[in-house]
This record gives sequence, structure tokens and C-alpha cells, in this order.
Amino acid sequence: MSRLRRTMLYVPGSKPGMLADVAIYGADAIMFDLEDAISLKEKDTARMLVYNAVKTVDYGNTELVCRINGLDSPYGERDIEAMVAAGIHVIRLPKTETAQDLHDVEALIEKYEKKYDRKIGSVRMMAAIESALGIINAYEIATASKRLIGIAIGAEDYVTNLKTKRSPSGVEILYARSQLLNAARAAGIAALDTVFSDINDMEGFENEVKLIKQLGFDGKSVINPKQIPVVHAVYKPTDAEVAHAKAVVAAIEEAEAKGYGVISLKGKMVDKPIVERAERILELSKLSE
Ligand SMILES: CC(=O)SCCNC(=O)CCNC(=O)[C@H](O)C(C)(C)COP(=O)(O)OP(=O)(O)OC[C@H]1O[C@@H](n2cnc3c(N)ncnc32)[C@H](O)[C@@H]1OP(=O)(O)O
Ligand SMILES: O=C([O-])CC(=O)C(=O)O
Ligand SMILES: [Mg+2]
Repeated sequence: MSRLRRTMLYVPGSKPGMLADVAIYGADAIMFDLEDAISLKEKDTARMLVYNAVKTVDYGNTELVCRINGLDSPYGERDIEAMVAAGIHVIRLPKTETAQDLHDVEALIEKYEKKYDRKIGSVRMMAAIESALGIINAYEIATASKRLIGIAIGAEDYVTNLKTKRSPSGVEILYARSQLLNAARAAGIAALDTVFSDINDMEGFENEVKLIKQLGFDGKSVINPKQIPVVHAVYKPTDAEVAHAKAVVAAIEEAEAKGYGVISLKGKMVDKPIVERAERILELSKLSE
């Protein structure tokens, strides 16, 4: 874990005010949207606005992601060219169904990295999986390119494809979430959860964040600034968790000094996977300070 990806805030590329102010909300990543939040009439304007924002606004150390249009539209390649030229960190492909979808995007990224004198391989990629076919191909997608930092589920499109709708428990997307998470972990990349669309249902939102944290997700996409502190609070290790993690690390150091691989701490076994989890808690705690 080199950087936190608890929150990725969607910002419609067509909103200059939001593009200028978005850094103040403290999301781990900002995701400029050129796809479904943008009407066909605004596609070219939004691309230009995001290009200018990435070039001129000071977003500090925040990771900058752009959700482009698919290559099956007239906008996809133009989006890639503008974003590579602007210096975006990550290009997110929506509605990814196969590894080939990513190979096609990667070839264009490379073409424009050459054209704009950017280091080959410097623009990273993410894939959003939003269909039944994409979920079936999740591992192939997750291993399609060295540029991939993570895969994400897009549940609004996914449930539409399944011919159902989202429910508070999320039972209809549990299979997809689990499959995607497993594929991301097998590939060694991040797993990002989907948006929660009702910005007034903060209790439902918090319940969903707790669920996806328990499943193992690194974080989720959010659509409104008020969702950010909720995610960060749920993901922040508690004082008790940090104290326990420190005790685990101290116990195993003591065990190793004595030549043991396993030791008991307050009656509970401590061995390698438990130490690994404790180290992750300490890293998460340090990064979220
Ligand atoms: C299924 C999908 O594809 S989802 C992904 C695409 N969707 C999006 O990108 C939508 C992103 N979100 C939004 O556009 C908005 O939050 C909406 C339309 C949902 C709600 O808008 P509002 O009712 O204006 O939100 P709200 O009143 O909470 O806004 C409070 C402040 O936060 C700002 N804000 C709200 N959402 C965002 C955002 N996503 N990014 C940056 N700033 C934002 C507003 O501009 C406002 O700022 P101000 O106080 O300086 O005027
Ligand atoms: O990325 C997301 O979660 C939003 C999205 O496109 C979807 O849910 O279809
Ligand atoms: Mg979608």
C-alpha cells in the first residue's frame, strides 16, 4: 500500500466551479468525469475544461483520475489524447468487458505519450467493470496491463445489466463485489467499490462503507463531498486496533528473538498472517494521520 485510495470523488467535467474548488474536500483521489455525468452536447466542452483544470489548478498531492468515454464512442480517443497531454495520473476506462478493451486503450495512451513527450508507461490505468461479462472476465481484466492500479465495480450499470436494482443490503451485487475483490487481490492491485447514489441517506451510506471495508475493498467512489469524511472515519483504525497491532508486532519480535514462529498474546495465537494484518493496520493508521 503506497498511497491511500479510500475515496475517489467524481466531479462532472462540465462544472468549472467544482473543478476549481474540488481539492478542498480532501478526497484521496479526484475523478474527473467525461462519461455518464456529461450530456452528448457537453462532451467537447467538458474535455476542454478538464484539460485546462489539470494543467492549471493546484491539486496538491491528490491523485488525478479521468473517467473517459469508451472507444466505441466518437469521444474516447480524443479524451485519451487530451488527458495524456494535460498530464493526468490515471485514465479510468468505464464498462470494461475484456482484456482487449484495455489493450486498445493502452495502445492509444502510448501513442499520445510519445506525441507529448511523456515517459512511456507513466500514465496509469483503472478499469471499471459494470456488466455480467466484465465480472466473468475480472481476473483477465485485472492482469491485462502493468499500468493498472486497480479495478472498480460500477454497480448502477451492473444491476441494470442484471435486470434488477440496488437494495440497501446490496445482496444483488455481493457476488460481483466478491469476484472483483478476489480478482484484484490475485492480481495484486487495488479494489474499489461503487457509488452510493442517495446523498441524503447518510445512515445507508455508512452501512455500505462498513460492508465494503469488511469485504476487503481499499475504498470507494463517492459523488458528494459530504460522503468523504464518513469513508475516512470508517477506514481509520481505532486507537484500540492500533494498540493491539503494536502489541502483536512487539510479541512476534520477542518470539523471533527466542527462535519461535508463533506465540500467544492474551491467549490468542499470533503468527505470520496475524502479524501481516497488524502491520497493515499500522501502515493505514500512519497514512491516515
Ligand atoms: C452512475 C454514475 O456514473 S455516478 C458518476 C457520475 N456522477 C457525478 O459525477 C455526480 C457528482 N455529484 C454531483 O454532481 C453533485 O454532488 C450532485 C448533483 C449529486 C448534488 O449536487 P448539489 O445538490 O449541488 O450538492 P450539494 O448541495 O451537497 O453541494 C455542496 C457543495 O459541494 C459542491 N459539490 C457537490 N458535489 C461535488 C462534486 N462531486 N465535486 C466537487 N464539488 C461538489 C457543490 O458545488 C457545493 O459547493 P458550494 O457550497 O461551493 O456551492
Ligand atoms: O463508478 C461508479 O460506481 C458509477 C457508475 O458508473 C455505475 O455505478 O455504473
Ligand atoms: Mg456506470
